[in-house]
Amino acid sequence: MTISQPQLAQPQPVRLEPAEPEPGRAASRRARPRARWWRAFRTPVGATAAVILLAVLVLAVVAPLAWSGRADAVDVSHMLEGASGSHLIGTDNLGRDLFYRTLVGTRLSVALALLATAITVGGGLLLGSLPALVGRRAGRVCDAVVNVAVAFPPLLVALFFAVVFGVGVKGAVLAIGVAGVPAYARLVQTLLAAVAERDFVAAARVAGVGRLRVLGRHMLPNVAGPLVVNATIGAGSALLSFAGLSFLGLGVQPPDYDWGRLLKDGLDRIYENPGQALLPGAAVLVTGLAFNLFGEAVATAIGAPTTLGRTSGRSRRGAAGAGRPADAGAADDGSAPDENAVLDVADLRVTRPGVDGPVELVRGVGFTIGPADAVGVVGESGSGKSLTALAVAQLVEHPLRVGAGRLRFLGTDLRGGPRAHRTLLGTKFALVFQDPATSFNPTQRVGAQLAELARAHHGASRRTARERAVDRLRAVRIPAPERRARQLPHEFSGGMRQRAMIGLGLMGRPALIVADEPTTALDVTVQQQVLDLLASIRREQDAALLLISHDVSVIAQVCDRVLVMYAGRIVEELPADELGGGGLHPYTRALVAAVPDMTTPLDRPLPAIPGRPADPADLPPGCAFAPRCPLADDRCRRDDPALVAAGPGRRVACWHAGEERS
Ligand SMILES: Nc1ncnc2c1ncn2[C@@H]1O[C@H](COP(=O)(O)OP(=O)(O)OP(=O)(O)O)[C@@H](O)[C@H]1O
Repeated sequence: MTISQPQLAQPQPVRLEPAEPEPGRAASRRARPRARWWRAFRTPVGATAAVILLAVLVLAVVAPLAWSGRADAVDVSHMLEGASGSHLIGTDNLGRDLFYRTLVGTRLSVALALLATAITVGGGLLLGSLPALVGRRAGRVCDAVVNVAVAFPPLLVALFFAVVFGVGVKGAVLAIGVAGVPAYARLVQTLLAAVAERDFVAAARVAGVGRLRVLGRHMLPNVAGPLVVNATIGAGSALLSFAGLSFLGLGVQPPDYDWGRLLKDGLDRIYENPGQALLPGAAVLVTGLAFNLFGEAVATAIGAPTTLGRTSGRSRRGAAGAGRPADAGAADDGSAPDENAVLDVADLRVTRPGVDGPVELVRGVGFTIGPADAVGVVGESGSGKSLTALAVAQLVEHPLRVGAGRLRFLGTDLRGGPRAHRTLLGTKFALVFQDPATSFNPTQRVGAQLAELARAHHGASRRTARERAVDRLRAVRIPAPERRARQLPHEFSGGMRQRAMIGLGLMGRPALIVADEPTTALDVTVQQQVLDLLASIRREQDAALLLISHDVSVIAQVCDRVLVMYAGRIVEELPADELGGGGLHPYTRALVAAVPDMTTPLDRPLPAIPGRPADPADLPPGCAFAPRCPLADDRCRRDDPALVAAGPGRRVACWHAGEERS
């Protein structure tokens, strides 16, 4: 079936509406976290934990002030007495009241546990964050160190360090604090690795935000929930460990005392006076348990397990750490560089390691984009569209490797390291991702995220950056931009978030906007708004556009030129207005034929491309499309056709270009 351009199913233009979420809904979203806290601490477990912890903290503050006189008063006339009306759990060998000593011991017990937890959290954060800050190789060393350290049981490590640091309070705090570091560092690493795959982190990197800032502003706030929960639970464990060390005589030394020390003394006389051991023992147990339950309640309240959310399709490739620069290893295709091009790519290759050697996922892609050009990339899922864009944006990650014969952006060779091109990419290159829900940092206000770019690249003052952010939100037609700038991303609708993401790209003055399936996650009316917006930005700002989509009609509507990709290669390049004619390559025609239009009979299935897309690890000899191609013959199955010129603005890689099926 041959389809003319107007027949392609084009979404109908609609007015660009504010698309504000209903006020009630937004308000209820805002109220939700508070309601969650309330619900979590209204449960019997949450309420009990909160009450016990509060009581313990009050006791830790008040008891030494109120009762240390009675706790430390020596009374030789009442030594080693059992429980009585004047001494509730008896006295010790100097006649001191053990009940008051247990109350006063609360402060040291809790304070030391919290101090040790602080050391664990600080050390764990430092060690766990290192891989995100240092290069890949050094990051691996950090990973290995943590992996080895985490294999040792913490209590054993604590005992070891208690001896190393010396017997006493200082040694015990350091021992317990340090012993917890590996496990906490492992948690930090795992959580950061998950969040590093989110689009907003990749977006911050493309924007040129430094590693430390990405870590501090975009990654850590998004894993803070589980980390806080773990630290709270860790405080309970530290309390128990402390009691253990003091009990063994390695912790608090006389004349100081904590619950562990009192337990040790009490145990010597457990048969004569059980209360002397039971009260400090119960204090340790109940407080440790309260810390743990409190942690659980906090987890429920902040929804910690779900804070990482889902990752977008793009995230499969991983975007942790800085992107991998392209090697200059690939061969230049011999064509002369285009000095005026915004983007000039030749022989771009992306490979992944495979059992039988590297597997090529992008195979020698080459194209140029001139100023204000709009180029579309179409192809089935897995054809290499996104990897091509990510390779250009320097966002392809280990273990994938990028090679390019030429990779020039605005005349600058991008091969050799993203750091050198940070500012160029941050100001002249905008990347719009598929899923607006993952494109923004959920913990920061939208305006602040936009303003960050102006501060990072233009050294703008806080105020100027904020004004520019509001101005850019206005430019992408977000209503009430001043108010919206102060909101969090979840308070935006999907379409608004996508427009705000485009606004983020406009904080600089982009020469190229790369939009990877920018409308796939949106409903059809909002889709049209976003496409209109991209088109108008292109017109008004003279920005070039590289639009990736599997939707041929979207590409035909917005772009001037189309690159058709199959199995990691460009198989055809043609003007967008000739796409309706079906193109010269059988694959292009099959893609176009699969697009429904108003005349498509509803009672018959849509024409589909037979077979499955080629597996990059198992490409057939000859043309990769041959097994699915109605025109394929022996030559196609033997020799892979090169991409050659086929008229003005056209290239095609097919032995039977333009032939009809006989
Ligand atoms: N990180 C990765 N590791 C290994 N293989 C990958 C990785 N990312 C992509 N691939 C593979 O590379 C090929 C091209 O993927 P790419 O995502 O570029 O395709 P696409 O055309 O953009 O598909 P889609 O429209 O589904 O996003 C696919 O076979 C894919 O499975």
